[in-house]
Amino acid sequence: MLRAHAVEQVRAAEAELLARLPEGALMQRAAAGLAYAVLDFLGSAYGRRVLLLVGSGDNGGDALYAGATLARRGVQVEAWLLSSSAHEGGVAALRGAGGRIGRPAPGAFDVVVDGIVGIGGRPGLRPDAVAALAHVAGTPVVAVDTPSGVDVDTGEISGPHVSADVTVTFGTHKVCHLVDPAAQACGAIHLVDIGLTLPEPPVEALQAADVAALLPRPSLDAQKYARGVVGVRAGSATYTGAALLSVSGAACGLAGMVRYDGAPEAAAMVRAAHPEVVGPGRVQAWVVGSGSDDGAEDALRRSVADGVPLVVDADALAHAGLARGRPAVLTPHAGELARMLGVERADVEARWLDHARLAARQYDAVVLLKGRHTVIARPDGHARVTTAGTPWLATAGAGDVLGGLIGALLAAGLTPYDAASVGSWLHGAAATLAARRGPIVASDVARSLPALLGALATP
Ligand SMILES: NC(=O)C1=CN([C@@H]2O[C@H](COP(=O)(O)OP(=O)(O)OC[C@H]3O[C@@H](n4cnc5c(N)ncnc54)[C@H](O)[C@@H]3O)[C@@H](O)[C@H]2O)[C@@H](O)CC1
Ligand SMILES: [K+]
Repeated sequence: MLRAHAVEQVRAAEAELLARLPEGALMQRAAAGLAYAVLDFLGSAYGRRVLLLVGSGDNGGDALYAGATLARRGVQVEAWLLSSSAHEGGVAALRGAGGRIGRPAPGAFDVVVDGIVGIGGRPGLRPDAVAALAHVAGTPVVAVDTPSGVDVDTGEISGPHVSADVTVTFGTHKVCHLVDPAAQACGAIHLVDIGLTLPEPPVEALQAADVAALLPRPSLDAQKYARGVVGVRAGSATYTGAALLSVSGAACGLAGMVRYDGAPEAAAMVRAAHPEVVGPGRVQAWVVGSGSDDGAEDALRRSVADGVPLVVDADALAHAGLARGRPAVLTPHAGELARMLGVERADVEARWLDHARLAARQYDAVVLLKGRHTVIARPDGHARVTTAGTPWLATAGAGDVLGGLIGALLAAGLTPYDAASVGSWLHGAAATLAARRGPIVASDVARSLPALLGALATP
């Protein structure tokens, strides 16, 4: 599990460790990891040129000590101090190793190291930092701990900020490394262990091993009903494709049976494409809403009345209040969530985590907010972020497949939170696998699931 902690938690863990270590030891660990990550990025040391952008705090200190290590390896290191004060030990170390301090000499740099601010920074950048970044625009950036300017605990971006190619972070991930839009400004993330002992994190991201551990597998004496029956109430006479795509996600093999309950036109197409799918009856989970059109409210009412866990998607989200307090996963994209909360879409896209949490609390259900880094929030505020995926997944009908897949996981007995986060991970990973062959459409994602599941879990 990849864990992302809040600044306050990191500070407490650092204080506990600092009290047990010789002075400066923690910063040396951080700086050593940073230096080697920069060397790795550069590929070689001699003759390379690195510019450190240094703020007033320990983030700048990390950059300066790493710069000293790089200078000893033959890198030409220059430090541009952006504040009237800078970490004194770091400045002395860089000078001692032959680094240069001052405004950069003319000529191109191979890498800029962003040591402007880290977890102690307020969001946004001061004009001198903005000017310094403009001066080196186009040069690859390695950010120290966090890209300066982003909101570390929320992932929000409200002003100028650094956009990094690599972010080297210490001890644990921070929320901004996972949650967009800040996560997009991080580039690749490199975690350096500095020995912190940390409590439960507020945000986490499932990894392949976590997904494999949570996947439902048939027992040796399995029978189809015991494995779970998932029902799909999606599609309509007008939107038959939504029925097919939702069913294709549900029919991933993770539940023992799939039922379809919908318009005769759609049902005929579902039967033709998926002969194993049967008609309405008892289920352990319902998937409701995609392409349901004006039948969405009735479909959701009937599903709620069955008392089983629900996936509430697309057209049914306008009636999501009916599922309040039920075991349910609501699966809006940003526009749908904005309508559910009565806010602007831009607000949701600026603060993904806050809005997913707010909706989860308001609807007393798990909310899966679809995006580049999908956020899954529980009513108690705990959240997971899906980092598996590919931009090719931005394609019509992909959400229908996701809804069906989460329904199958619910029917197989996963909690709504696990079903949503495992389903979202599988969806992203299946799309990534399918996209190896080229651009994809939604049905390619469903078709890729068996190969992915086979690699993750052999029954
Ligand atoms: N505390 C520790 O034990 C460790 C800290 N480490 C490093 O220390 C960093 C945290 O250091 P600090 O607590 O000194 O804080 P930072 O260095 O992140 O920034 C705080 C300083 O920046 C100024 N500042 C705040 N917002 C600003 C803005 N928007 N623009 C310009 N200046 C701004 C503040 O006045 C303050 O002086 C971490 O991110 C990490 O890089 C690592 O060395 C590991 C160990
Ligand atoms: K930084």
